Amino acid sequence: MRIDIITIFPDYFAPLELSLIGKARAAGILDIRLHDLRSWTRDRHNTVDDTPYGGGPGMVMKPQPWGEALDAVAGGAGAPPRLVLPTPSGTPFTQERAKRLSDEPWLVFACGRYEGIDARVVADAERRMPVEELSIGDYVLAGGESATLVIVETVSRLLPGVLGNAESAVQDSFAAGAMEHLLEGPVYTKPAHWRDQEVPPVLLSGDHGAVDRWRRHEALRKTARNRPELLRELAARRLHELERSD
Ligand SMILES: Nc1nc2cc(Br)ccc2s1
Repeated sequence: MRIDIITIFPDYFAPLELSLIGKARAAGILDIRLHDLRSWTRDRHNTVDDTPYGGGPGMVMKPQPWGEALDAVAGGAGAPPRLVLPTPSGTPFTQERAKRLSDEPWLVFACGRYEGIDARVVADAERRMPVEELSIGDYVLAGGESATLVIVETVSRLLPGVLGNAESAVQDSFAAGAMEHLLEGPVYTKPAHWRDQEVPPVLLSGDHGAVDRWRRHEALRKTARNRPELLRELAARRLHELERSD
């Protein structure tokens, strides 16, 4: 997979040189390229923003640098990339959406700042490539860079060869089919006794059936406590399946 990131803070993405993603880049599984938006500015101050039409607080990112940056990065011959624009007003980014994005050969991320990017940039981009505006949560960051890091990490770890066997993505809470979207329960490792706390004996029993039942129970408890709406969704799915099988 090729990933291009357009930003006014390329250094923000130094973490993508580390750990699993750094190794995947070195192995050629991931081709991540960073682009400084200011490379496409035309004034001596490298201006990327201006005051909003219609008034109001803050600044808006100018269309000209973005238009030329997307022309240069995404405008080549051949199949266009999918443009991903992190924004608080986007559609929710979920594990299912991450799985779909991991099937794409080429993603371009546009990292907005200030009050956002002039809307004509997306409208212009949609004429030549698919565009996805994604939200990673109902809170407002200072820019799209953190959100891009989250999305790139979530998508990259799903690519074949990025995770070792030990960290298989299959058992993630939100991976389709694994424990039906329940939250992960508690995990333990050596030593069995630590600061007057014991590892739950069932985990040392060697009884895999009992361990599976215990883990499911703990996952249900955690989900009921932290995300009760997921249990309601699970119950509704089960009811739908039962009604279909009648
Ligand atoms: N949750 C999010 N907040 C922001 C803020 C800006 Br500015 C750009 C993108 C995003 S995504």
